[in-house]
Amino acid sequence: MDFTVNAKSYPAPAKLNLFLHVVGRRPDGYHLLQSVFRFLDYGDRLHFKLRQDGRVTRTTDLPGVPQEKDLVVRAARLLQEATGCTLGVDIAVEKHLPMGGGLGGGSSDAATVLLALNRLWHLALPRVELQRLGLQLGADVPVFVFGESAFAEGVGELLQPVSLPPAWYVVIVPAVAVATAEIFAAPELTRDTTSIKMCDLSTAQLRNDLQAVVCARYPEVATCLNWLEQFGNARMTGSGACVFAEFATQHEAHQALARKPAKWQGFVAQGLDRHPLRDYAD
Ligand SMILES: C[C@@](CO)(OP(=O)(O)O)[C@H](O)COP(=O)(O)OP(=O)(O)OC[C@H]1O[C@@H](n2ccc(N)nc2=O)[C@H](O)[C@@H]1O
Ligand SMILES: Nc1ncnc2c1ncn2[C@@H]1O[C@H](COP(=O)(O)OP(=O)(O)O)[C@@H](O)[C@H]1O
Repeated sequence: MDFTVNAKSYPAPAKLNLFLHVVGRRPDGYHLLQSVFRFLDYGDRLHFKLRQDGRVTRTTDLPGVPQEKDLVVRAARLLQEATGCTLGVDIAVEKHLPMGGGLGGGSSDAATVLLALNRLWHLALPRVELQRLGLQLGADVPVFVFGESAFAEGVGELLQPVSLPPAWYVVIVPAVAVATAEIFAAPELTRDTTSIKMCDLSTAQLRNDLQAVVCARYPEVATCLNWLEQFGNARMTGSGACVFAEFATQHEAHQALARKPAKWQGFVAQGLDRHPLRDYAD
């Protein structure tokens, strides 16, 4: 996949939640989480054409997502409101990431808009300000703006960088889309996992607390996980539906993917340490 950055076209990488614990709930109903986020060298690609008339448009179709609701359009408008910027933009989204896959595609698209337009519109907003704006668009947006592998707390806005060993991942994309809100609203979801400290990451028992709920409601996800488990520890990312397993080498990952049943979609990707647009804000 082309992951270069150039003047008009910018990558929006996928994320994995290497684990995801639900440790509580805020008074407004949002869940308090602990997670480690890692970016992948696989994702969407966004193309920008600046406009002088202040209009923000999406020039590509995204089935089920009207332009006004698209996170790329909302991110650009939010940036205009926050800065008074009078420039506009046409945004074309080359979509590769599945929607409702737990790979954070919509959030990553939004973060790429914030980071790219911060430069293209010459706004020079500091990173923390872009993270704050991002949180208004979705709980997953701040980590993409943060731009490094991170231990996340709160609803995903309290971020500390983590150092992770090199790794390749096989990601299987079950043929179902899981709505994040449905899984967080499930009565059977456990919401009381004991909080861990960042220094305990290497010894703690890690899992995805949303996984059991999703597997019970979407058996296809459980089937994919069972198949991946033959290669070691397999886990779901975010609220699903995608599942992944980690490999020490690219070769091993490709060998595993080659054995995938033909009816399933899947890909191999390398874990990144930094977001490709990490340097677009200070
Ligand atoms: C679960 C995670 C893990 O990274 O990823 P995804 O599976 O979406 O990729 C995220 O926390 C998802 O973040 P994001 O996808 O931005 O969620 P949002 O749009 O903010 O929230 C969708 C809905 O899920 C519920 N929600 C979301 C996040 C959270 N910490 N607690 C919640 O209860 C809320 O009902 C909210 O209205
Ligand atoms: N640019 C976008 N790309 C994907 N989804 C978007 C976008 N804008 C808004 N959405 C909405 O966000 C929802 C979550 O999509 P996405 O972030 O890709 O998955 P997930 O949160 O499971 O990782 C979609 O179902 C869609 O309704």
